[in-house]
Amino acid sequence: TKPRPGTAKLPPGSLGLPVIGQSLGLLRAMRANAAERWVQDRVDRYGPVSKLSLFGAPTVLLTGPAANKFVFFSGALALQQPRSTQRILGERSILELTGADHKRIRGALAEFLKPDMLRLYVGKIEGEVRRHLDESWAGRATVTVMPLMKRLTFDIISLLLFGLERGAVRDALAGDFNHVMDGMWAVPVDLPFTVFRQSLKASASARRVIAGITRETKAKLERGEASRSSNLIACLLSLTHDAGATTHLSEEEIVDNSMVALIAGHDTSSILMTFMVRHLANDPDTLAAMVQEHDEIAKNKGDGEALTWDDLAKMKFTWRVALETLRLVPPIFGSFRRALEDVEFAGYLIPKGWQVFWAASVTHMDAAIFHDPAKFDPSRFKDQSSATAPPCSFVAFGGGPRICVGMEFARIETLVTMHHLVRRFRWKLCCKEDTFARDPMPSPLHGLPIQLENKSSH
Ligand code: HEM
Repeated sequence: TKPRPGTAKLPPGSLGLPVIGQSLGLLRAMRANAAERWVQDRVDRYGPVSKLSLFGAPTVLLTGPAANKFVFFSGALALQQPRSTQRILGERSILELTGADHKRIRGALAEFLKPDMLRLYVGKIEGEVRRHLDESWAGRATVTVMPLMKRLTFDIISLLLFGLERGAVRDALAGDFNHVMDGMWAVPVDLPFTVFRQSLKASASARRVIAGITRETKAKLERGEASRSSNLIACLLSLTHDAGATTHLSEEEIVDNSMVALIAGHDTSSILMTFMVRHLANDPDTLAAMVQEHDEIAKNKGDGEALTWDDLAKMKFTWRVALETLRLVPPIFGSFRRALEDVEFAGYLIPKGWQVFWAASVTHMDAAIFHDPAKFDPSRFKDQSSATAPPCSFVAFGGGPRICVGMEFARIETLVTMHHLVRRFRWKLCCKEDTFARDPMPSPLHGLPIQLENKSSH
C-alpha cells in the first residue's frame, strides 16, 4: 500500500557504517556457512521487517510468507541486480526490464521453456547425461561432484539454447563462462587485472560467439534447415518472424537473454544435484526409496531404452527429495528489489529508492510452516496443494510474475540425471563435514569429493 505522508515510520535497525553498512558482516557469514544464522539473528533482534545497509544502499530486510508475497507481487518494487551483474549481462536482459518489456521477454523465454517444448528434449538431455557418466564417472574410484555437475548442466543448457554439440566452440564458451561468473558480484571497477575486467572480457567473448550462432541460426531458418523447436535461438528468432511488433526481439535482446538463460540455467541446477548427492550419501532410507522408484521405471524398459515424458511423471519421490534439498539449501539465498515509490509494508515505510532484500531461508526454516524444519523429510512435499503450507512459504524458485521461468527445465534435467546416477553408482563422502560456503551460491567443502563404486549390473 501507498503510505499517507508522515504516517508510517522507518523499520527498526541501524544503517551501520557509511557505505560499508552491514555488507562485510553478511559476506563473512556467507563464506562461513552462517548466512542463514546471520539473517535469523537480525529477525530475532528486530522482527521480520528491519532496516540495514547492504552494498552501499539503505535496505529493508523482509522475511516471512506475507513479506515474500509483498516482494513478489507489489508493483511498487522492481528487480534490482548488483551493478556488476548489469554490466556483464547487458541492459536488455530480463533481469533489467520491467512492465511490458519484461512481459515480452519472459513470454519469449517461456515459449521455449514450456512443457510441450521441453518434452521434445528429454532424449537430448538423457544423451548428455549418459555420455558424462560414461566419460567422467564410470570406472573412477573418486570424483569431485560439483565441477562435474557444473559442466554437465552447462553442456545440457548450451545444447538446448544454441544446439551446440560437444567440440571446441562449446569448450571455449564454457571457459568464458567460468570467468563471467567470477565477476558477477564483484566491485564493478573496470581496471586492468581486476576480476571485474576479466569478467567483462569473457562476457564480450561469449557474446561474440552467441551473436555468431544467432546469425547462423537465422540463415538456417531461412534455408528451412532449422525450425522453431530446434533450440532457444531458433525459437526466439521465429517469434520475431511470426508475430510482428508485440513479440519482436532485437539481436541485442537475444544475446543478453541467452547469457541470462545460460547462467541461470546451469549454476542453480548443478548446485541442487550436488547437494542431493551429498544428502543421499548420509540418508540410506531416502536413497533406497529413490533407487526403488528408478528400478521400477527401468524394469519395464529395454537395455539403453530412452526415458519418456511419462517416465518422468513417475519420478514423484525423487522430485520431493529435490524440493526438500532446495528447502534446506536454496541455491538462491535471496535477492534484491528497489522501491520505485514510497511504499508501506506491515506499518513500516520503505522510502522510494531504497533496496528491499528477501531471504528464502527464514521461511524455509520456520517451524510454524515446516514442522521440525532442520529434519530432511521429503514427505512434507507429498501434497503440495494442501492448505498446510501457506502460499509464498516455499520460495526456492521465487514467486509471482518473476517466479523462475526455468523451473520445469530444472525438474527434467534433475530427474534424468538422478535416474542414471542412482541406478549406476553407489557413493560415499570423502569429507564428513556437513558444511558449505556461499559465494553467494552454496558450495560444499572442496566441491564434494566422493568415493565411487559402479553397481555390478551396469
Ligand atoms: C534448481 C534450479 C533453479 C533455481 C533454484 C532457480 C531459482 C530462481 C529464483 C529464486 C528466481 C527468482 C529470483 C527473484 O525473484 O529475484 C529465478 C528466476 C529466474 N530463473 Fe531460475 N532457478 C533455477 C533454474 C533455472 C533454469 C534451469 C533456468 C533457465 C533455463 C532459469 C532461468 C531463470 C530466469 C530467466 C529467471 C528470471 C525470471 C524473471 O525475472 O522473470 N532458472 N530462478
